[in-house]
Amino acid sequence: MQAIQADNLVVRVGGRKGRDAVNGLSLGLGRGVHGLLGPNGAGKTTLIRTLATVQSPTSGTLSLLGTPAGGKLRPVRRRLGYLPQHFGYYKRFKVREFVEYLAWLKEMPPALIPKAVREALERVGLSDRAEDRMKSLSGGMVRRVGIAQAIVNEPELLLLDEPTVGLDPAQRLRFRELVAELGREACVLISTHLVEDVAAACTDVVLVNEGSLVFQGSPADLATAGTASHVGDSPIERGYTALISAKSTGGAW
Ligand SMILES: Nc1ncnc2c1ncn2[C@@H]1O[C@H](COP(=O)(O)OP(=O)(O)OP(=O)(O)O)[C@@H](O)[C@H]1O
Repeated sequence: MQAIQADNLVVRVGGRKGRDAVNGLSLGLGRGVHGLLGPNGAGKTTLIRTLATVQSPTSGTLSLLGTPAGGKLRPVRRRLGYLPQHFGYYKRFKVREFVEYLAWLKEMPPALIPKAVREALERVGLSDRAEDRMKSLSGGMVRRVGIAQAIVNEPELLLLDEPTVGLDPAQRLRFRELVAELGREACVLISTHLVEDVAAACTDVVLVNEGSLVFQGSPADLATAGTASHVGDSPIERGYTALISAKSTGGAW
């Protein structure tokens, strides 16, 4: 069973006058660390929100951990971890309280929560800040708390939207190790603009543009798509540029 199976998925956003941010996308993903790449507006956030069951598909079929997106989603949500691009919190929450609260929302058995929260904070290197208030943290630390809440229930499907924004170089390296560990057991999908993160941390690349799948394969395969004439600082960036420019209808930006 694939953790994610989408067939001809369409997701319309912005109401009647909106647009199909995901537009006929077919994708199957299993265990491993999958990097989701694509230019601004490609539909990455909309796709991740849909996979996180926050946004409903408009048409097509989607199955998450074996459950159709139109079916009972509560049991699926218990097995999901999701770090949104932007997440809200009460500034007066302590770090521990915030992660506990999210664990409770995910309907974890109460007796398991304290230990799970301690372990999640340990994994993101924030054990020593557990009793500090959220408002006292730096932007990168808030992001790490966001990662902690996403992994607190040991999800089988972990969806991370721009998780490395604001992380310093040492923390980015630690993050890569962490997702490699998580990807041995779970399906991890990471949206990012940092091609180097994908090259270093992902077993598989999913490239979307204009709401549909452009490429799926290994970072090495993506690298072979580029040539010296394509823009980029590394083979994988040149591969990315080659595949995006082949489809792009946008301007120079
Ligand atoms: N609520 C909304 N109302 C109208 N249009 C929207 C809405 N949300 C997204 N869109 C549009 O849908 C398209 C896809 O947006 P989305 O945020 O999914 O892209 P993205 O790949 O995550 O972009 P970025 O890399 O800039 O974060 C964009 O054209 C965006 O303007």
